Amino acid sequence: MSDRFLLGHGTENDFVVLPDPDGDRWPEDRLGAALVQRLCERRSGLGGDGVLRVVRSRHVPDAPAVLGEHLDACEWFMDHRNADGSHAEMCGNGIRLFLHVLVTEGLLDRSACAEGVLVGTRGGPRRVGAGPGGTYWVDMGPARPFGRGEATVAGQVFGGQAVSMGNPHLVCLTDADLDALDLTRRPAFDAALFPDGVNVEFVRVLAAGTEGADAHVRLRVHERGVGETRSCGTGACATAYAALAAGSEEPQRGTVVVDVPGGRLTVDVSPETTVLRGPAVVVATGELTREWLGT
Ligand SMILES: N[C@@H](CCC[C@H](N)C(=O)O)C(=O)O
Repeated sequence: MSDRFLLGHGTENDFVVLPDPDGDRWPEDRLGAALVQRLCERRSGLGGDGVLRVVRSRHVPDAPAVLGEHLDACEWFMDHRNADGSHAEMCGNGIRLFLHVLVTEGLLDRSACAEGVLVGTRGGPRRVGAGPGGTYWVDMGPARPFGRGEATVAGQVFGGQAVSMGNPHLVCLTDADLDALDLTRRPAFDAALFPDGVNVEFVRVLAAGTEGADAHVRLRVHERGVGETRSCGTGACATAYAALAAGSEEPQRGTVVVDVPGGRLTVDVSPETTVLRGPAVVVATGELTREWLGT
């Protein structure tokens, strides 16, 4: 049996995708942190910000605990790993690519995508569907603020809003020149507020948004378990919430256009939920060699 892979991305947040519908190709004891790191290595591996294992929920040992009563409704599970091998609760770019792969691999009928399908994640179930022109949407649930924090980059301190999208974010709105930030190293942050680490967003608000026009922001992100990436879907959602919250005492509601280095995402925010929209692309498919795997 072959060890097939796909390479794909959502706004240049790129992933190695491993089809494993029946959970027998890449069980946890085979796809350990060391192999994930090797796969994501850009020179000696395939290269990626993370790995997505495409597996049925019933083959994932964690699934009953994280999906609870929704287990039976989620046929598929996005088993996400960061490039360092750690698990993340949620990945907004990855889950759009995940649905795209289910369709292109013939594991899901395209007609099921119009109204969306529930996909299991370690952050719980998420509804994902297909939109126009190669785009996908995902209902991420409500943004949950949990305090204020600080990030420090090369001695420069940025105040930010802590927001959970299932995974933790610190959104720092700033007038500083985003291009001048050195994100080659992890920003320092308050470990008491973020005991499991944090994804840090640096955001410039380009337009605050009015009754008739969407808000517009620009974002750079340093991701937990990866480093700087070209895009972060959950980060875009946390950013959209924080950008709207900064301008108002009212419950947050509105659409925010989020420009990331790898493209453009759109986020609809309401008190009830957050909907992320953006592209997903499969770049290549292939097969891992025995020589590289060492098996
Ligand atoms: N790039 C992802 C987020 C991936 C997980 C993140 N690094 C974490 O550890 O929480 C996205 O598009 O949301």
